[in-house]
Amino acid sequence: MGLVDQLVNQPHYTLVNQPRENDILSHKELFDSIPEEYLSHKEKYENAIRKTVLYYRLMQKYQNYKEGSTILDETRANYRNLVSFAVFKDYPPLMLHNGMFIPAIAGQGTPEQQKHWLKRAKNMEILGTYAQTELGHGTFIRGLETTAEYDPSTEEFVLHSPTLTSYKWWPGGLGHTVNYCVVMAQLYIRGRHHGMQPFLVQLRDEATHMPLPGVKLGEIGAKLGLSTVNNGFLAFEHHRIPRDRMLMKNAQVLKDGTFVAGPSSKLAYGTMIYVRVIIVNGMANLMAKAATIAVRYSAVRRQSQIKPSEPECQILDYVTQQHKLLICIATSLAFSTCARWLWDVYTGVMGQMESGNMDHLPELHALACSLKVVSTMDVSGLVERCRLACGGHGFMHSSNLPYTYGLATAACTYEGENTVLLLQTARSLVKAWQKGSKGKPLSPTEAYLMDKSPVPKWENTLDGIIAGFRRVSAGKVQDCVSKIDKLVKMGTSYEDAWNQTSVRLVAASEAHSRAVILATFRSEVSRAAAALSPPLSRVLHQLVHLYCVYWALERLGDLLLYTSIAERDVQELQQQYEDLLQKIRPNAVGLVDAFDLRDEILNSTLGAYDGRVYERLMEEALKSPLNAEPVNQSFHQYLKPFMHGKL
Ligand SMILES: CCCCC/C=C\C/C=C\C/C=C\C=C\C(=O)SCCNC(=O)CCNC(=O)[C@H](O)C(C)(C)COP(=O)(O)OP(=O)(O)OC[C@H]1O[C@@H](n2cnc3c(N)ncnc32)[C@H](O)[C@@H]1OP(=O)(O)O
Ligand SMILES: Cc1cc2nc3c(=O)[nH]c(=O)nc-3n(C[C@H](O)[C@H](O)[C@H](O)COP(=O)(O)OP(=O)(O)OC[C@H]3O[C@@H](n4cnc5c(N)ncnc54)[C@H](O)[C@@H]3O)c2cc1C
Repeated sequence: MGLVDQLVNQPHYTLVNQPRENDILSHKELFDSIPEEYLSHKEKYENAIRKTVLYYRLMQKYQNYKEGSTILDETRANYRNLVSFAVFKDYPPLMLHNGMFIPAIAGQGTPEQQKHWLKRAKNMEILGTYAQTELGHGTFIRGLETTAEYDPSTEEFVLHSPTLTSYKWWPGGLGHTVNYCVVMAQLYIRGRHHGMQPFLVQLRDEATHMPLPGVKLGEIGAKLGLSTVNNGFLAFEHHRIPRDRMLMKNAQVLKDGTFVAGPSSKLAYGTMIYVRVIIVNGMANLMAKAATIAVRYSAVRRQSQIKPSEPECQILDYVTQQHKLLICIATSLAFSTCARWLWDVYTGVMGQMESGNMDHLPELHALACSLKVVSTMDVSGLVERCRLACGGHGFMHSSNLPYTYGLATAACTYEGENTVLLLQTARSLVKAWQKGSKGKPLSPTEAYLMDKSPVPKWENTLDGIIAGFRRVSAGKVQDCVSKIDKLVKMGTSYEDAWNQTSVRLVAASEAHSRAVILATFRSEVSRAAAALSPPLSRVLHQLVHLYCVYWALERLGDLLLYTSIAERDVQELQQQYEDLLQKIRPNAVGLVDAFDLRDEILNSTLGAYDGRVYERLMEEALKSPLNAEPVNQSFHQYLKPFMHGKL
């Protein structure tokens, strides 16, 4: 199936754009009569719960959960991600229920535990979240303080939060919504530490929703975005749970307290890999949404003249506007392409691990880290660029660009803070370099590091640019290894040498990620294009070309350092880029229309399909409660006395 065909026909579209009679989005009760911006913090949450219940009831009615279809497949279809944008401008309070609670049970539970708990969770009989981060620790998982002490006399675990910093802090839905959660805690048996393990813990009474004895719960307060996710805190006071609540797919604790280690202690971190993989596709959706809004608005908005003798032009005719926005279209396609590729890598490695083969887990971890970072970093920046490209109207909540920015930028932090994850990938690259230098084979995505051939003459082609990015990455990795080796030879500890080289390591890791993304985007489009019509194939290749040239120009410094690119090559690249902007401009609106995001999903005064921007902006303005009366009471209460010198 061709790439754009995939875009238009992927499963979520069949759900979202299904015939009217069972079209979730045709249920207008899902939408707000009063824009949620005018609700209080508490009302926003309560309204979100109202819509959540409606939304899930419709999802259960319309979506065909094939018995045995895993949540991974359903989530991959992405419809929840897109349709939820229609109902919630921010994520719903149950984002973590589907996004991590269910995947954690699926990935960490025994078959019996999955059979019991997945059924209840997918039927929404219980609602859960994933509680790992604490007030004092998010990145450094080994430093988490919540303990789970096994008591063989009662065959129970005693969960305890020994300090304020050990309070679980951030989990979505934890404040007032969920009644269960997967808690990551340090396991102790007879005083011996057995690492971080996952525990399925009931937090609230299923009938009264009251917190159970020994469980302290609340929400963490107002945030930059995700205002309806109900992120909360959780503390345990020597809270006891049965032995069978430890999710024991990987490691087990027997009745007598014997600890049976799993094949790798890192398997407990598996849910994070899964979510990082999912996030890449989520970013592609956010980028498609913002690009659709900004490109359509740029086709409607007329401002100033290119020639004094002509009428005001569409702002999309300004080449600077094309420079701002056309890369956004290409970026969405690049990340949706890479997301599918990464998902196939993920499912392949998971399959191998089921049969005990762990060999490819480190490469998957490195890929998941680097693609999660680059997709969230790029999309956050480009969504903000879309907002700025819409001028004042982009600053309105009704444009839905500020909310979209909030959703994107949050992902730079959650599921592994971006710097930290790039350092994880750097760790893998340095190890690969050291391995390759001893003549050992490297993983497919890192094999290029050992290309010791002389730097070839630069070519302003896709092959040339992709090869150039690989040279940059390999050169940066080599420089890092040399610097670390030099510092160690001078008596610096490896850890200090690593830290002193970490700025370069992060850059090397990003360069590697870009090399992987360019190569994957290019090869996946070439493969898909064969099944597409020539015009469609041509425009997709133009987008791949634009994407590669854009990033070559963005990373000129690195290319000048590590390749043979010369001044005249750069001049030619710049011209290629401007020619591509001109070629793609006529298809810009058609390309964002091909994302096929309905008005309800865009939720935007600027991006609606009919282009009635000004009428929609005015309609939304009049919904402000302040416009209900010509004179607000504060005039009589404060302004009038003040202006008459009486206050
Ligand atoms: C727009 C998006 C829409 C889609 C959204 C979809 C769903 C929504 C769901 C979630 C989003 C909302 C909420 C967010 C939830 C969360 O944030 S959950 C909490 C997430 N927290 C983290 O990610 C913590 C980050 N920190 C870490 O992962 C580790 O602490 C770190 C890897 C940074 C360091 O760990 P440390 O123990 O210090 O390990 P080392 O650096 O020493 O490495 C040890 C070895 O282990 C390997 N390894 C590390 N992590 C993993 C892993 N996850 N899987 C496999 N292997 C791993 C590492 O490579 C080392 O191996 P070697 O020793 O080199 O061989
Ligand atoms: C919107 C949102 C939703 C979230 N939802 C959940 C959830 O549902 N469940 C959950 O468990 N968690 C959740 N989190 C928490 C999230 O996982 C953590 O915020 C994240 O892992 C970062 O940890 P931290 O906040 O402690 O930041 P820190 O780790 O304290 O990072 C602060 C700074 O220190 C730097 N730093 C830290 N360690 C290193 C290092 N080794 N090397 C170099 N620099 C370093 C970082 O780069 C960063 O600049 C959520 C967070 C957000 C923002």
